[in-house]
Amino acid sequence: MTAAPHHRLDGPDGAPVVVLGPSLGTSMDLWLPQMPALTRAWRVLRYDLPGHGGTPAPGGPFTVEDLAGGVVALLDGLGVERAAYAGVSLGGAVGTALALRAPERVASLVLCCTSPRFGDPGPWRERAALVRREGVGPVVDGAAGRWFTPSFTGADPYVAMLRATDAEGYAGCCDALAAFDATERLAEIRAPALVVAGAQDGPTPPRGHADRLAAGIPGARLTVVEGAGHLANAERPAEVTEAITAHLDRTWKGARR
Ligand SMILES: O=C(O)CC1=CCC(=O)O1
Repeated sequence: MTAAPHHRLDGPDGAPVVVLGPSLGTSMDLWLPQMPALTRAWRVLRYDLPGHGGTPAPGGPFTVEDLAGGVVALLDGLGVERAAYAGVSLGGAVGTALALRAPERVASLVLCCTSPRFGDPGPWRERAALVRREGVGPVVDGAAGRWFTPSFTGADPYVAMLRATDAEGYAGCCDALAAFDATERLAEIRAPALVVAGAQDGPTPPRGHADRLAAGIPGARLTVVEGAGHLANAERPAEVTEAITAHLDRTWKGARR
């Protein structure tokens, strides 16, 4: 699947482009907390995963590498030669795959609450089967607990994104996560990389996930955000926005407006 996904461009015409990838069960609006800061200096290109937000449900199985191909198709269609890429969780895995597949297109990389391998494939396959059988209802229950720390009170808009997600799109993304394993290829990544982890992230805890990315990608920096669960950019927007903009300032045309 290399068709370009549903997308949206914001920010100044002609500014360096930053692509933002969302997580399983969320739309491009996952990134709303970062938009005011990012659109001051960058042209921000957000996209939706298959069956999420405005991207149609998939016509068949697909891999994380296929999703990276969709981002390449998007860049080609918009005439964007090179861009920075930031992604959360599955969106981060797409960034990893993109940096491996098309290194010349990736000027800078931010990998948030993600992993080179999302654990054993079995539970992802089971989750895909459950959602194909019963719809997204069973995974909506408990989503706030998977995504945020117990004290976070702003989960509702994010859970609403999951409730609106197409079951086959969600299941296909689970299958893609099951098959994804970039562990042995991290040393090939050439883009300057920042790895951002939520200290209380349950699905991808810093230990065993972010630390592996940071250790495996040459020159990568690691920032662990306290008081943040899996969707750290939503739960701790100020800290994550600052980490991302500082990295982009260093690596992708500098000047913050
Ligand atoms: O299980 C979840 O909802 C958390 C998650 C794992 C990969 C991803 O994109 O989100």
